Amino acid sequence: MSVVRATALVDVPVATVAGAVVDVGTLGVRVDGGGLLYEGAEFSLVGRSGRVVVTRAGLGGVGVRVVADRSPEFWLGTDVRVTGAGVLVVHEVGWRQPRTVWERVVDVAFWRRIALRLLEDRAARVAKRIEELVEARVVVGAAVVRGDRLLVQQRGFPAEVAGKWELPGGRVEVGEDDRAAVVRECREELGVEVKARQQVGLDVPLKADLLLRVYAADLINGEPVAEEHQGVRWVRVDELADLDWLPADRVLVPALRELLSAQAGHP
Ligand SMILES: Nc1nc2c([nH]c(=O)n2[C@H]2C[C@H](O)[C@@H](COP(=O)(O)OP(=O)(O)OP(=O)(O)O)O2)c(=O)[nH]1
Repeated sequence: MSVVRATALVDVPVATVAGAVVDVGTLGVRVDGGGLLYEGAEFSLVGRSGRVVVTRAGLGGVGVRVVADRSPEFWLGTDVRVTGAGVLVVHEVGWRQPRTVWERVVDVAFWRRIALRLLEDRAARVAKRIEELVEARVVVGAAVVRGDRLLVQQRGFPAEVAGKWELPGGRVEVGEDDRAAVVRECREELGVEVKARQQVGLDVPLKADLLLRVYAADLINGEPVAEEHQGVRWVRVDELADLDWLPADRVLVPALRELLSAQAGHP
């Protein structure tokens, strides 16, 4: 395996850095149906036959495998690690080592240069996306768990997302604290009182200047009723992956799975 690497140290919350890293716009390879990178996603390449498989995507970074005709198998990865000096971002591009002498010549002349270009492009795009996301407005979501189930709600509008599932929540108002927004939105949308706890997973980019940030929340009082949505449901951990989520929420499935598993057995 040949590998090229670029690193950066940033003084930004790890959830925001990881959010920039899962944005497919920063991948550096052109893919069909661009969207966010989420674990298990598959994209096809633009203009050539091949595909991109997302092997991991979360707070620790992402990993993808690129399999295309007439090219060695590539993988791209970005590791995100919290250190005493800030958040360390390590971009890597690797590819299968050439076997024959001729392949080795092509490797140095061609694939190494492609890999370096991909790496530079990705590092620059991620750095720019981090800057944008630091300034972005926040939509909060509430991950309310009861027993072994997570509360989800179904959108009734607008038409293009009607029927999709999401977490209760909404935009944080100017001057409002994220957790206070979680409490207010649960009151308005579900008629219940909750207490917001720690963030779950990464900040998920929604638009250039908007991101989704989810907090675990304890139900303190009331029984959830869909005041503004089509319906609410309590889902088990094994139902999470198959739910017809809004695209952004799909990125959070592994983190929600972890939250549900950690809470299992706790009342
Ligand atoms: N509440 C919520 N919004 C989500 C989730 N996932 C996701 O992509 N979004 C998007 C949908 C919307 O574009 C935006 C939040 O819209 P919203 O309609 O809930 O927010 P809001 O109550 O504050 O209403 P508004 O400011 O848009 O009028 O975030 C999620 O899990 N929960």
